[in-house]
Amino acid sequence: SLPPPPPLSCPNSPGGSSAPASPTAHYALTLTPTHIHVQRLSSRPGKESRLLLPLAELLGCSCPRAPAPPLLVLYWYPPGRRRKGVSRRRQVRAYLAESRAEAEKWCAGIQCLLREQFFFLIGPEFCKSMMPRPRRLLLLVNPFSGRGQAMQWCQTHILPMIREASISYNLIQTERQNHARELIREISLPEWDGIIIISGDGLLHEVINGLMERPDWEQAIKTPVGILPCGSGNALAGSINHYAG
Ligand SMILES: Nc1ncnc2c1ncn2[C@@H]1O[C@H](COP(=O)(O)OP(=O)(O)OP(=O)(O)O)[C@@H](O)[C@H]1O
Repeated sequence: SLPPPPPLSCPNSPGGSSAPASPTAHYALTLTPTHIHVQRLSSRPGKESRLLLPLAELLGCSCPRAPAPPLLVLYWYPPGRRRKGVSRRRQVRAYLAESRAEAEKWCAGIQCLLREQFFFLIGPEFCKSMMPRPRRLLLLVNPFSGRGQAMQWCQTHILPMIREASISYNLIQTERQNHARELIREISLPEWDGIIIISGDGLLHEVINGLMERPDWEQAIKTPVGILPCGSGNALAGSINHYAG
């Protein structure tokens, strides 16, 4: 874990639906490769409480810029139960650090963990140059897919999550049939960590064809491709989801 940090306090929980924490409580955070341990400190023995946050449920974290107080804000999506399958609901919790530098250090440590860069946990000093570059996604949106709501869902659901995950992105709206196919044939793929299709099966089909038509298709087809279903049928996305459990 990190060298013992000064305790953080948890003044409030902006947004989301997490239970508000006591404004005066102090917390100690410990990072491990799989979890964040949050321990509420108390001068009275037996009154300490622990929260174990699996990294698999953590979307990201941020430090709001000045003049906001030096907060470490965590965004996570614990699974909840519903009649069929699992649903996740956004939770937000903010911890007040002693200084902005302290909050930024925590934020950097958690972001390294989320990208499986464990070296951060070994050294005592944090250096910004050690931070891995943010992940980059190419988002392809067909504004006419399904009932024509793909862009609206993007703005209300998808982009806020991508920003909270500190992922940088380029969003392209397809303008015609075969636009995505031609684009994918030409782009420099090493610039992207993945391609996300926000549309129906048709656009995914175009992207796969575009990848296979490249001279470097053997490498190109290994590019991670995801689909956020916004089409009318979404049969392929439904099948993937079904088989992924
Ligand atoms: N701006 C656009 N105008 C017209 N057609 C487009 C545009 N952008 C993409 N397309 C084409 O629309 C076709 C259908 O889109 P897509 O499959 O994504 O949606 P859908 O038909 O609503 O969904 P599903 O295939 O799941 O039923 C694609 O093959 C794509 O070539």
